[in-house]
Amino acid sequence: MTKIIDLSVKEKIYKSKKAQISILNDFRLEVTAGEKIAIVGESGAGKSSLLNIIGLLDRNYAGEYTLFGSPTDQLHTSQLAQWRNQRIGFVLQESALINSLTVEDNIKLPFLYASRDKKGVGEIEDFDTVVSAIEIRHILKKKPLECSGGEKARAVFARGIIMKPQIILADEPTASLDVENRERIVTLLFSMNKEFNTTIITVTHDLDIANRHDRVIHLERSK
Ligand SMILES: Nc1ncnc2c1ncn2[C@@H]1O[C@H](COP(=O)(O)OP(=O)(O)OP(=O)(O)O)[C@@H](O)[C@H]1O
Repeated sequence: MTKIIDLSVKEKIYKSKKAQISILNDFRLEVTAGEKIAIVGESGAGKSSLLNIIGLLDRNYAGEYTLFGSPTDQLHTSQLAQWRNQRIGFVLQESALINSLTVEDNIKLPFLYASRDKKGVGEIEDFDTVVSAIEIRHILKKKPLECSGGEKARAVFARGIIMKPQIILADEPTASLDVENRERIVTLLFSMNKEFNTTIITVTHDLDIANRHDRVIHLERSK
């Protein structure tokens, strides 16, 4: 089985004028391709910080990280950008939609970023499949400010998976959704895992959803 993530964090420090906090002390994570992993833990334990590190959004920590077989400290900026757009799908709490664009254009943004190195083969089919699965066709022409919180969450989710990334990092992807839409999102995540062997890493406070993953990792707040 291919090891896709090999992360060893000594510590992640946040400094502010008044205080300094240290999280993820001696934290290790190894993930094989196609695993479904849930991350749970109390507020402030470092779940979102961990996703930022895994997704190469934060490289400012003490530790070592090999992703897709490459030590990440040796990646060039252009490769980092390409991986973040094409190989890693982000559904993060702060993933904002661009208010001046329609939902459709927001979801298609990753295609635009990728156009320099990937022609649009299969883009229309991918877009159509995702839109049908999440049932958001009726909001495609709306702007984000005209959507409900749940509709925006589904649009963010669609944008995160549209490139069929190898890893999906989802931070509370179902938090603002009703039961029906929650189930729709979880079903889609797991069907991508089954069909494309996508590795799924989900931060959630919902133990029912966590337990449907292959492995549940409990993060504890640093003492
Ligand atoms: N940019 C930042 N600057 C300073 N401190 C930060 C920053 N981001 C996070 N922290 C602190 O780091 C700790 C971990 O935060 P993080 O958001 O990773 O936790 P979490 O487990 O995801 O929490 P929650 O479940 O509430 O979303 C918290 O104490 C938080 O206040």
